[in-house]
Amino acid sequence: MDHLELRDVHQGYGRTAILKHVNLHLAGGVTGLLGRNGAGKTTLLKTMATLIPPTSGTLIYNGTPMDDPAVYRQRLGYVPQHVEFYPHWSARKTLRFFAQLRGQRLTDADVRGALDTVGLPDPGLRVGAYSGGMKRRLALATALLGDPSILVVDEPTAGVDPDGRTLIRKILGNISRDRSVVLSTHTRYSLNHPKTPVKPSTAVAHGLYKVAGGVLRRRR
Ligand SMILES: Nc1ncnc2c1ncn2[C@@H]1O[C@H](COP(=O)(O)OP(=O)(O)OP(=O)(O)O)[C@@H](O)[C@H]1O
Repeated sequence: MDHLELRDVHQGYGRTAILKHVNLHLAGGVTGLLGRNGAGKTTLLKTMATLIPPTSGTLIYNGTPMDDPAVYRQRLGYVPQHVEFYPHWSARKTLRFFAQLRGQRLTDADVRGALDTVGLPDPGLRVGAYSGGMKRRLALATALLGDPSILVVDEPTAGVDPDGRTLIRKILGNISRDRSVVLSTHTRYSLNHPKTPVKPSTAVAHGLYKVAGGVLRRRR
């Protein structure tokens, strides 16, 4: 199992500090970031996805500080907050397109397998005919191409109805058995342990909460 550690990471935009003293260790299972709008969830996830280098602090991958993120990126899957697909393309064509970007070729069986994982049975269906929840699941399927060991998912259940949230939660639980999944959400009901009490913990960012292994920890 690959490990990602954030050690005393600070992050910001220009002179505005957003995250301070972030310490986080991903080593399997689901980790949730729970926080109000603007708390810094997306900023933290983008940092973990190496889209924005930290202002200071270190990302450590499998015990080694990450000077060059190329190797880590090969093992990373990322679902951004907003994902768009070509509406006239089928799910099959969409997945093949994303696979090609990774240098992969997908057989029909690969496509079916990728869609089965996220509960989308029909490879021929036009993505324009998908609901919002189905699109979130297709985005997950694209991020899972290449079998990443670390999956970063920004608001997987935003705009998804309660049944859809339960389904996505279940899918994320299943795929976290042999990888680390880190996700952001506004509501603890999107997490696997909705009734777990929030416990005060070490400061990471104002108003941001973390749930790891079922224990919610409040961030100052
Ligand atoms: N590119 C940017 N340039 C400047 N400030 C930014 C940028 N992106 C985000 N911010 C600011 O950083 C702060 C954290 O934003 P971020 O998107 O990480 O929060 P969030 O917790 O994901 O919010 P939401 O729940 O609304 O998605 C906000 O104050 C936001 O205005």
